[in-house]
Amino acid sequence: MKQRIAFIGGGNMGRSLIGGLIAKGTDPARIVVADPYAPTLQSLQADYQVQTVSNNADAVRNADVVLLAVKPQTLRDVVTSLQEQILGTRPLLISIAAGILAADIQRWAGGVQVVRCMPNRPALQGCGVTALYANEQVTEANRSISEQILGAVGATLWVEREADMDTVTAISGSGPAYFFLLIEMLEAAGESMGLSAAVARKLAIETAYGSGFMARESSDSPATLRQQVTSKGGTTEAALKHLEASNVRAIFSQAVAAAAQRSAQLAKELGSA
Ligand SMILES: NC(=O)C1=CN([C@@H]2O[C@H](COP(=O)(O)OP(=O)(O)OC[C@H]3O[C@@H](n4cnc5c(N)ncnc54)[C@H](OP(=O)(O)O)[C@@H]3O)[C@@H](O)[C@H]2O)C=CC1
Ligand SMILES: O=C(O)[C@@H]1CCC=N1
Repeated sequence: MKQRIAFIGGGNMGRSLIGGLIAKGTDPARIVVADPYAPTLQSLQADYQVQTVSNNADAVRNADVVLLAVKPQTLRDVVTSLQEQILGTRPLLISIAAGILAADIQRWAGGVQVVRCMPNRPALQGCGVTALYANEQVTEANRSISEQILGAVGATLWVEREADMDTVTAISGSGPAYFFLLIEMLEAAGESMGLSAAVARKLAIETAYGSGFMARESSDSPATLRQQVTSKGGTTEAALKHLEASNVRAIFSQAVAAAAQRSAQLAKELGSA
């Protein structure tokens, strides 16, 4: 990748993308990070040898791509304050902020091209997934650059309707937290039944890893894979009967809908939607 990328915000997700890009061979000299918190910058510099600056405009100055990795609540102020700089060099803007519409970011920036996307934290290990959205003003070249950057840290796909980004955010953006919760709950259950915390955690994590890996590699559907674990009259059936009777599918579906609604609400609260 030959583009120079400026990250605005070096928090959880900025770090995940930077770490993933460096691990996949991006030259650290091509990455500059701006963040107001000096210890964040120091640790990014120590871990990944990227350039760091405390001033956003300094990061944008020589960048081909500006990757906006601040909270949705901060995005408007950040982009507006960079407008002059952005209009000077017209970099491609890539936003990972939940909820905020591409058109709002484009307007705050003074009209440059904006690709909106939703990556997730496993990007740090190179096994993220990112959905991208671009309106018709974004050139093929800029679509391709965005896909290359996010594609370096996991799978990518494009969505045609921006409204789908709310659902994407609820499924894969927030999704790692659901799986971590499941790991936590399995660990707690094992511990409450007498396993040591270390053993319970190892069993839960390796099971999550193996199941995800198997679901990814197998040509069978997740439902078929589940059925293959579930012996008639056996242990898994006992557990699944309990979960189904507790309405776990409806609960999960409502939880994901709540995340999608929050994404749409962020657009209304913080933008023009
Ligand atoms: N966390 C996740 O799994 C995912 C997050 N996202 C999106 O990524 C974005 C960032 O989220 P996340 O990394 O979790 O949040 P964090 O709070 O961890 O990171 C945001 C970073 O931006 C810094 N910051 C605050 N104000 C400014 C500013 N004016 N200029 C530059 N940097 C600033 C923050 O510093 P300080 O802490 O000192 O305020 C912080 O280091 C959000 O928009 C979120 O919706 C998308 C996909 C997944
Ligand atoms: O919770 C959030 O709002 C962000 C977006 C997706 C994951 N984390």
